[in-house]
Amino acid sequence: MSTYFQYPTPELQEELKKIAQAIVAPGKGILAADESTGTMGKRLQDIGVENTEENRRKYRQLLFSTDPAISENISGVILFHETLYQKADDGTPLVALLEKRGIIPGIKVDKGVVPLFGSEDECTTQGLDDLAQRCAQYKKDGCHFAKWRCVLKIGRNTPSYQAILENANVLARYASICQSQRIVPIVEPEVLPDGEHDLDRAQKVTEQVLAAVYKALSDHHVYLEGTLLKPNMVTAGQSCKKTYTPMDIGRATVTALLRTVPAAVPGVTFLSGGQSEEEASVNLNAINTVDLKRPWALTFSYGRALQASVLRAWAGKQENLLAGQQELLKRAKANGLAVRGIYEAGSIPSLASSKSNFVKSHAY
Ligand SMILES: O=P(O)(O)OC[C@H]1O[C@](O)(COP(=O)(O)O)[C@@H](O)[C@@H]1O
Repeated sequence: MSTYFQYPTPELQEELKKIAQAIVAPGKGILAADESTGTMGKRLQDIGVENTEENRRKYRQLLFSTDPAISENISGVILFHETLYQKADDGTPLVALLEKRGIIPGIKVDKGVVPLFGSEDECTTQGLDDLAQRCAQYKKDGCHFAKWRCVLKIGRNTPSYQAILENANVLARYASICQSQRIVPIVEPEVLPDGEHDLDRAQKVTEQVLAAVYKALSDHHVYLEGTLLKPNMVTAGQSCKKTYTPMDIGRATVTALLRTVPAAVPGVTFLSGGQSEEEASVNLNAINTVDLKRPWALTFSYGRALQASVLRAWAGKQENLLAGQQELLKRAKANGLAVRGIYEAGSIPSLASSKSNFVKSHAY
């Protein structure tokens, strides 16, 4: 096996490292507002709002025009392609609203999940063709990090070796292409929560998936200090009969990471994966208080767990704009405290804080 390769230039290393570190600065995390058009449709349908480009623009405008205090807890926002080129009512590009608040814009660059032929309903994620050109353009247009989501499923025979290897490799190719274009890749191998499996099984599968991902990143010469990981927390399957405490989840999650994620990685930004807003905050707090080593920042990159209350409060009505923004501020604050390990369960109630956000087979 050849070990000949070149590290990125010192300038590129410095640039990537700085971006990654700024995203995981103490008490801060990411708002994942990169729902693709179909996913956004499901969110809007829940509140009786039609899935039009104008309604998606209005909603993202609400999010990004929240009081600048939001930047105390939100360091970055992941955008969907369409949003990057939309403007606020007064003509300001939506991305400029983020920049004005000192929030780093990021972009979803995968083109969605597709089936793996011959597998037991497993999948991979596509979008590598033209990725370098798209990244170059996104960098010019103000994005400094990217996200690519792969999905793995726990079943009797899954995840298969085929799915683990394929998804690890495509994430590594994506990551190396991003870095070549001065963009920090967020590597997202999501093990879905669907199933009856217990916490131990979820932990072992997460460990195997992450081990494969970091082997592939190494094989592709990805500069780890200029990357972030966006994994699932280790939780038992959605239909598991046993119950576990947040501390059980915290311990299983940090143990899985300790066994697989190099300390060179600056931060881990968890996805919320269908947990309620409150569960996502309480579990993140447990992750940051459990008596284990934590060589990386452990923070959030939540979609549903930051937006469920916002959507409900807004309900598509202009007069509810402020109410929606207040909900976002509350959840951002709660998660900011959880990152520091000082969130008290139930101390920041929000409109939909206990509502489950689980969506069956969230592969889309
Ligand atoms: O299927 P899509 O449209 O790519 O959306 C997947 C969503 O999953 C995420 O990766 C994680 O979101 P959750 O926190 O809601 O699990 C988001 O960034 C993204 O919006």
